[in-house]
Amino acid sequence: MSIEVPVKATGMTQPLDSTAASRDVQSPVAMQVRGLNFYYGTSHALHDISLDFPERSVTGMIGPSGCGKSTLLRVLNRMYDLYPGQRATGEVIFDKQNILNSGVDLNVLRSRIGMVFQKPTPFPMSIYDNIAFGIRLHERVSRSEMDGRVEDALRRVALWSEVQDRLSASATALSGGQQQRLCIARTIAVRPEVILLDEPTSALDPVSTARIEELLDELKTEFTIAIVTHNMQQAARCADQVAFFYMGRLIEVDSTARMFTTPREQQTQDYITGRFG
Ligand SMILES: Nc1ncnc2c1ncn2[C@@H]1O[C@H](COP(=O)(O)OP(=O)(O)OP(=O)(O)O)[C@@H](O)[C@H]1O
Repeated sequence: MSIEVPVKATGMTQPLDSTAASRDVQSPVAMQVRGLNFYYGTSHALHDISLDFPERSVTGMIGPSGCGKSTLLRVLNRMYDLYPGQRATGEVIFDKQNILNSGVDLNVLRSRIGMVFQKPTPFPMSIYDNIAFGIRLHERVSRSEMDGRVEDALRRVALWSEVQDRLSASATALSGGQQQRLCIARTIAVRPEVILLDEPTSALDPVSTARIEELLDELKTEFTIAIVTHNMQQAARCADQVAFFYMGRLIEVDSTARMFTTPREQQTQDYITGRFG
């Protein structure tokens, strides 16, 4: 069976060996989810999820609406803690610690595991302060060092040349694509190890989407990235491994090339060939 989704060039040139051993991901793991269950009050939204996020690579999370992709992402930096009645059991191991344990410093955790949301959410302040704000929360830096950090973050997201002459202008005046790149710059400015992206391009035009996708390819040389996407082509273009979820369960995870050419599960095949979802 072959599925018409253009996978990353690197994937397609690999021989597709379908033995179980060959499916093992070789890179070191930045984050390990083990036996994770999640509840919205009494509603059981995630069932016994176990998933590794290899270091410095992109994990794409796909599946039909309501399957639990965003819920899992929000567990990975304890975002759900902001809402009463939501709870997780199991383990999310990051830097040898289960981050679900009480006693974890959530401000530090969220600086190490940053998050970018579906809609660009710049703070209602200047472009400069959008970047500086997070840095100031965690570090004391001199003005000149801050200037350097702001410039560096904006350069990393290819925004510097577009905004260097108007750093004190309001961030809300930027275009949607620029705002999303600013939000990514804000996230990386505090030097996280992991970046979580929840459908980061769904509100953007194709040109802005392409720029963000190019950016992910560069960012993964330094950061571990998890991206939720509805767009199969995007998963195929950006991800190194893809995890398919259905009704709160992880059905299958594998390298992007194999997920889109030789998935093991019928449900995965049905989803990626557009039979449902
Ligand atoms: N705040 C909430 N309270 C109760 N149930 C919720 C809440 N948020 C999500 N759910 C439920 O949890 C399940 C998983 O939702 P989630 O948003 O994680 O799915 P998703 O795969 O990200 O969907 P989509 O692709 O539409 O964003 C769904 O059944 C949803 O209705």
